[in-house]
Amino acid sequence: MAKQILTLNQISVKGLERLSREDYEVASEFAHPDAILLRSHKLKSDDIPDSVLAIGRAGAGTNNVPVADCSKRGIPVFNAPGANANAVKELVAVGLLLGSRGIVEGIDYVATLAEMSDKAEMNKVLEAQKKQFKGSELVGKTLGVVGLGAIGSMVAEMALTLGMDVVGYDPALSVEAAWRLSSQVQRADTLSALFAKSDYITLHLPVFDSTRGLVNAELLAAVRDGACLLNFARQEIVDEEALLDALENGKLRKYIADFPSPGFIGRDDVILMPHIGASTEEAEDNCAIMAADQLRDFLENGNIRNSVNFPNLTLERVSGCRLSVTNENVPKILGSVLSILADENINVIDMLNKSRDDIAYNLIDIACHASDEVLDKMRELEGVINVRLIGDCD
Ligand SMILES: NC(=O)c1ccc[n+]([C@@H]2O[C@H](COP(=O)([O-])OP(=O)(O)OC[C@H]3O[C@@H](n4cnc5c(N)ncnc54)[C@H](O)[C@@H]3O)[C@@H](O)[C@H]2O)c1
Ligand SMILES: O=C(O)[C@H](O)COP(=O)(O)O
Repeated sequence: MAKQILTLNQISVKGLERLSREDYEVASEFAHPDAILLRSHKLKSDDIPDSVLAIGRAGAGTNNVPVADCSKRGIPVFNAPGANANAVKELVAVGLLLGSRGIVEGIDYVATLAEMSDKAEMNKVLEAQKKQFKGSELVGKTLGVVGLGAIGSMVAEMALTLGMDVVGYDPALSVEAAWRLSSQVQRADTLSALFAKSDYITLHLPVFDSTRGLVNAELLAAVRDGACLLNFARQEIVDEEALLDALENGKLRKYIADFPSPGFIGRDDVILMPHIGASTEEAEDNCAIMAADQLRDFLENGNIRNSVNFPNLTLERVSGCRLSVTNENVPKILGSVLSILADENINVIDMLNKSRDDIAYNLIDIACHASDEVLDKMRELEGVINVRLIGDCD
């Protein structure tokens, strides 16, 4: 029977094409879908039917998905790390230029001359007024990058090529990300040191409980006078009241962000975009392809790549018969699962077990079919969250 994928946002056709029509039905309404594919749709736990085996986020941030509840329910949540990083990097380059030159103000001013019909007169007025829109160059200025993952590392590289000095802060930098980083990026030991050193500060970290409101009054007090803050990460990372104060008292010269919110629209010192960081054809395709491929590999093989709550685990198929078992990360459960198989004379050909936080996940390739009764015995074990028979064993 075809598997059903519920889409809660418009997903690029290139991604959906990875889910073959013979094996998958894709639609925006299903009562009992096998998986959910979404972008920024705010998903509530109660809206995830019990039939859902996995959730694919065609993008980077998963703060719109109730990840902790999904973990409890044994549902892996996948994202598409790096797939939209270049799109965001390019928009940050625009943001830096908008922050350094009178581009928006100049364009707005020119629009006020729409009624003028005399070209010579227009030139005269423009030449007289252009001094209002003078900016400064980025070369030689310091950019502080907060979060040096997929996007932050690309932004750092881009800023170096523009002739900026780059200072970075990332207390959880992965080894892989560190390898990607140019040795010219200076390391800030604290966030306030980065804020104090930078003419421009750009945020590229996820929103977690620990990062919500991270840019607060204390940090903004440390900012270099006249600095410009760019936020292409998430609105929740910045304390809005403290930000308004910093703009009002002139500590911050400009706030450029991808997340409009009431109270900021219409201010001369704020430039807002409608969350378009990842809105390029290329990024939408890349994200959808990555998310769809990962969902498919999970549904068809139980493999896990780029999950934000499950361990990454891929096992080459050596038999048609595969079991996936998700359990609480406590001792003895795997032993009990294997005992059930042994009692039934079911030989294990290959297996892999990994854990992450409170979750343990196992793929077990077996030599012959395991009946519903055998699977139910496993499901009844204390600490087992779910058991799935994957593939045709007969
Ligand atoms: N505007 C958009 O359309 C758009 C597009 C893509 C991503 N984003 C946002 O950008 C975020 C980053 O995306 P990414 O692809 O670079 O993710 P990533 O996971 O590759 O990188 C995030 C980095 O932030 C670091 N980090 C975590 N906590 C930190 C802290 N307290 N201080 C400093 N660094 C910290 C991590 O160690 C990691 O290196 C996403 O989570 C998402 O919210 C926005
Ligand atoms: O986290 C992300 O990937 C971005 O915020 C993009 O969101 P979107 O897919 O809704 O454009």
